[in-house]
Amino acid sequence: MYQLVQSQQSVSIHVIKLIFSLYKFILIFYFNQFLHHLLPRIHLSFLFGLRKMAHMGSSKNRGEVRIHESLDELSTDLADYIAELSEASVKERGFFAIALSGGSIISLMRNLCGAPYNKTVDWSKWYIFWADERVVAKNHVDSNYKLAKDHLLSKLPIVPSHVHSINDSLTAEEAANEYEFVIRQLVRTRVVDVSEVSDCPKFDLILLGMGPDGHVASLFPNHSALEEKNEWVTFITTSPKPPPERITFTLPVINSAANVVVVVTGGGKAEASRMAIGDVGPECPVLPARMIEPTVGKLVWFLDNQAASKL
Ligand SMILES: O=C1O[C@H](COP(=O)(O)O)[C@@H](O)[C@H](O)[C@H]1O
Repeated sequence: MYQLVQSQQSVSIHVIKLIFSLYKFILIFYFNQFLHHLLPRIHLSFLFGLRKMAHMGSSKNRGEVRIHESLDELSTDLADYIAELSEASVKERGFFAIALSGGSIISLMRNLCGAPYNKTVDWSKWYIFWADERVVAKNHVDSNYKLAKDHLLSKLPIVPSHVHSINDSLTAEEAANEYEFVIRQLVRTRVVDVSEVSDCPKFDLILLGMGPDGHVASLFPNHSALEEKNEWVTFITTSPKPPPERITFTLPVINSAANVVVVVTGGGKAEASRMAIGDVGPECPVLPARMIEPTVGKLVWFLDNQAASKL
């Protein structure tokens, strides 16, 4: 009898042990599943959250960051965005004063030349300026005017007298002074709006590219032109990127715009994009692109995947 009770007890202990180890096994199994599937997802959503924060702009008003899968996607979004700004500005002020840059940005604006924008945009209200220009003849291969004319302006019904390019027969200094004078006349007639917080012009949109060294317009790292506070347009004769002679909008003018768009593409600009937009430490050199902080206007970065790869 005792033996029987003993053996019954040991059987039930064995059953309990078995159930317990089964339970342990199930727990381990699910924990394993958690590690393999759920945890990475939580991790990813955490990263995604961070990335989204970059999309929405974070701490130091680095603006909105739009990251695109391809150049085609970027061009489509860029054309849409410019068309929206043009519509809003024409509705509000009756004009759209837009400053272009040179370089890759022009070919990325190509979609504006086709449907639906060729029909829907009120081109007669567009006034064209340049955020920077190389001091070369208008038909020179380095001319930002020529680039825009060949690939954009010649394909759009823009009124010729609304296109304000620099006088290419002057020295860099004279060209900068004359260009500023032209802008002053147009501010007086409010074709170009005026900033409510500075005495600067308030362009409806300034479009900028960024070089791999973080330069924007013709504002290069460690160049004295970055310090210019009084002039609207300044000149340089020692550009590290050829050609050496250029005119450029100053930082106060860029930061007074109603809208600033910076378009950056390619892996060669990934590090500069990180330093211009990302959260960087005080040891990081301050790039001209990081000095773009519109006082009241809106800043939007248009990046492709490669340029955004280090954000
Ligand atoms: O020299 C210049 O370079 C920048 C950047 O050009 P990208 O071809 O690298 O996009 C351009 O934005 C600026 O207008 C131009 O003069």
